[in-house]
Amino acid sequence: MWCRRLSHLQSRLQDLLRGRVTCWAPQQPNFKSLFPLAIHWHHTASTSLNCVWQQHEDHFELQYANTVMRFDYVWLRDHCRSASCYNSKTHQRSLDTATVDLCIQPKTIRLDETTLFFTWPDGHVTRYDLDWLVKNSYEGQKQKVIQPRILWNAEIYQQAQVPSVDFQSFLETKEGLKNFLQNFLLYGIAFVENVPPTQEHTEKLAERISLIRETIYGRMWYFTSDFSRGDTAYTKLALDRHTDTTYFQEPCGIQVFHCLKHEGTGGRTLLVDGFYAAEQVLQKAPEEFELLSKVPLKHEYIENVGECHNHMIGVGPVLNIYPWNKELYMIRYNNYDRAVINTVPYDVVHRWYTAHRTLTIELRKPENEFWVKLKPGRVLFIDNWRVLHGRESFTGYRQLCGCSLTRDDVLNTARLLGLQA
Ligand SMILES: C[N+](C)(C)CCCC[C@H](N)C(=O)O
Ligand SMILES: O=C(O)CCC(=O)C(=O)O
Ligand SMILES: [Fe+2]
Repeated sequence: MWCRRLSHLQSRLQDLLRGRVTCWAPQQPNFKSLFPLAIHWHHTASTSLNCVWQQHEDHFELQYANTVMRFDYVWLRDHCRSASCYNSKTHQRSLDTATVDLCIQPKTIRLDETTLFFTWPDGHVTRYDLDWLVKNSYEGQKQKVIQPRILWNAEIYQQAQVPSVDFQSFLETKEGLKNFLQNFLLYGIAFVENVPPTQEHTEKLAERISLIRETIYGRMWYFTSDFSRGDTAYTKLALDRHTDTTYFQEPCGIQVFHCLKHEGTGGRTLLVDGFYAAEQVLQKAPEEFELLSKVPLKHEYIENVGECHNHMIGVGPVLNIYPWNKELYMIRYNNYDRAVINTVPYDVVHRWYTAHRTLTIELRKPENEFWVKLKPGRVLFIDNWRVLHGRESFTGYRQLCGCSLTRDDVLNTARLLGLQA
């Protein structure tokens, strides 16, 4: 893409390199001291507002609310909230962004009280409230988390005394549902008590907060150690901590477990906050944390048992973080289902194993393990993008039911109740 502004910048750059600097508009703050005369800051009349702005050649710079923000001009034109550009009823853009000149610059910029007015070359006027810009700027978002969480080890979780929600209030009251979701969002696990121990009631519970995600295991699962499927979950063996369905491109968001019956010993459930462990890795070995967030891996499920024939492959790093604020949003950890590593060169492979070991050591620390015996009537919801689960081996007859929930719809319900998610 070639445009006038680029060629203009290029010749300016050549001037600069030749030492012919006349009125080069400062692009970076550290240029200020070099070329003080070229700077023209606009101050607001009222000093109490404390807003300063500057129209640069290729961007708009704003200092407001203790934040230095830079806005691209195409961005400023694209986000215009005028009636012809934006439908405020549907919250959808009407403007065809492809019609905006990529070299667009405002003809004039003016501040009135707390509103900025940009007049574009065709006469169209875009207005922005200063607070809206702070809230929606990259610089503003960078300092924010998408979802507040309380990271825990066994002691932190137990001391928090997170209350379980009663079946009745969960189903019938907004407060019950909201309390439940708030705890679930903060801790990544939550319990509902006094649920009638049937598959139907478990299903009703799940449907209160989300859509059930049908998978290769069905809509509602109902399983015992009968080897009916080609996975160790369907045995009496112990299962080390893991997240489920790592072999899906999008692992299931929430796993619901309800133990309907157990006549025997053992079979306790293990829960570990994967984000707490990852945070320890970040503190102790940031470069290992980064590697775990960058190296893509495959997980795989190959099943040929009876009528069940499946071959699933999911690709992604162990730690998934938002690039702009480095916030962790998903951990994919299942050593049973991890596939052959063939997507990384050998030296990176070795560094990856080292990083994976560091994380595993954290995940396996006894103080990070929260053990609970699932009982009929007590339903457990697990954030499968954050909290790992496992189980102790068991004897006797044990019957579990549950389902997976779509994450988008749990978060949707939470947001509609006014929770930050
Ligand atoms: C819960 N349910 C029994 C239906 C599924 C079990 C899936 C187990 C599998 N190894 C995984 O981690 O995804
Ligand atoms: O049997 C259990 O408690 C859980 C087994 C398991 O990990 C699963 O079904 O995903
Ligand atoms: Fe599992």
